[in-house]
Formats: sequence, structure tokens, C-alpha cells
Amino acid sequence: MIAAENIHVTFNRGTPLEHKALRGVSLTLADGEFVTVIGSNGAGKSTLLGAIAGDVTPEKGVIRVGADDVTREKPALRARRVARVFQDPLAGSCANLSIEENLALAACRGVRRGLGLALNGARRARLRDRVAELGLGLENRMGDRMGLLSGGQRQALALVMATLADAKVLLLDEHTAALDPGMAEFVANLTEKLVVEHKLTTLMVTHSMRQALDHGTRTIMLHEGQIVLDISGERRRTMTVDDLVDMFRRVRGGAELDDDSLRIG
Ligand SMILES: Nc1ncnc2c1ncn2[C@@H]1O[C@H](COP(=O)(O)OP(=O)(O)OP(=O)(O)O)[C@@H](O)[C@H]1O
Repeated sequence: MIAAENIHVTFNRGTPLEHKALRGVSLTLADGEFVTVIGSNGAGKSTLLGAIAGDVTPEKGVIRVGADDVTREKPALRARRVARVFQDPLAGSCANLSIEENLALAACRGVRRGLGLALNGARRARLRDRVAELGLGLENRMGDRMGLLSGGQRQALALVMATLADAKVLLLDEHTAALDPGMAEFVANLTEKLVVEHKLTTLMVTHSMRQALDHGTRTIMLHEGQIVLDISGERRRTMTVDDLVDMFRRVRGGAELDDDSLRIG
């Protein structure tokens, strides 16, 4: 279970640039629940993920993972519980290390242990097997530098990396947005599979209305730092992309959708 309780985040507080990015956000996800997150540019989506991951400290409110209040827990420690995949395929891994080394580091996330220990014994075979499951042939390139891979290959590996340690919470910040449509679909489907297999409690930010409805079981919309829509169950199952776009327009007071906050596909 993860819970955000009345989270307030203000950037540049007390300066002319003060900005209230989150204004009393409350959200609870049950164990294994997969929620998609949509919203305008600047609505506070990444800030919410940052607060759950520990990169952003709320000035008010509580973040819980399971029974624990983790609001003030440092991001490095929180990485034991919370894995994150970013939009930029370069962000989640080390370009100069091999695929195998990146995976080994991910498996040790949040644990004080050396890379040497991480790479010994049966662990090597286990990592190779996990990569082989992707069906991308990358198990034959375990010694290749991560920097040689395409964006899609890196995002697929980033998802595998997110499931190697014990983290039960997965935060996805537009992780398919930089990929071509075919690879974006592959990574989105892989996400769904891994979330189910590993029973991950998941928040996935997307600008694709299609993706928002196709994946997970619940969709929330953020607008100006608040949750303005929370749909699940039968209402969501019968909702079309057009319905969701209409709701999005209404929330924005009919404003033209001239930013990249919404993609139909
Ligand atoms: N570190 C920061 N310092 C100052 N302002 C910030 C910081 N991070 C975010 N903001 C501001 O807070 C608001 C919310 O940003 P956030 O990145 O959470 O939005 P978002 O919904 O993820 O938007 P997008 O879809 O464009 O990525 C924005 O106005 C942004 O400019």
C-alpha cells in the first residue's frame, strides 16, 4: 500500500517565484494496484512522483509505504521500497557500464554491497534469464555498454532493473514518451506484465489518453496541483478516449489543448 495524505509542495517558497506545485493531494493505492496519471503540463505529476520517491520533501502531509511513514526518509534509502523509471532512457542506467553491471547494481539497490559480490555465482545466470525473457536478444549482449543500446532497449532493461530488488512500488514518469510508437507499445505491455507478475503498486504518468485507459485499473487526473478526477471500475471500463478527452477539456475550462499534455494515441 502507498498513501499520500494531504501533500503540499511549494517551490521557491517566500520568493517572487513561489509556486504551489501540489495543493493537498491525497491518494491511496492498495497493494498491487496500477494507477495511470494524466494532467496538463505543470499539473504536478512529476512532483507527486518525486514526493513518493523522496526527491521532493513536502512542507505538509505524510507519505506512507505500507505501515511506514517515509515522508522524511532519504531517496537513497527509499530506493529499497520505491523504483522509478524516467522519460529519458539515459536517466535510469549508467551508459559506461555493461548491461550486466547495470543489472547487478540495480539488484543491490538500497543495500550496502560491492559490485564484485553482486556479480558472482548464480546471480549472473539469473540476470541473463531475466533479460532473455524480454525476447529482444539482449541476453547475448550482457557485456555490451548500456550506452550502445537504443532508447527502447534501455527502457525495457530499466523495467527489469526496477523489479530486481525488493521494491514493491513502481513509479513511471512518461517512460514511453521518448520511444517510437512500436517500441512504446512494447514497453507499455512489458510494464503491465511485470506489474502483474511482481505485484507492484504502480503509478504511471502518461500524456497518452489511450495508454491511460488501456493500462492499470484506475486513472487519476491532476490539475494545478490537485486531483480533479479519479475513475475506476465500470465507469472506467466503459470510458472511451473521446470521453476522457472531453473530461480533460472541461477540467481545463475548455482551454485549447495546445501543449503536449494530451495525446489521443
Ligand atoms: N525543482 C523545481 N523548482 C521550481 N519549480 C519547480 C520544480 N519542479 C517543478 N516545478 C514547477 O512545479 C510545477 C509542477 O511541475 P511538475 O514537473 O510536477 O509538472 P508535470 O505535471 O509533471 O508537468 P509535465 O507534464 O510538463 O512534465 C511546474 O510549474 C514546474 O515548473
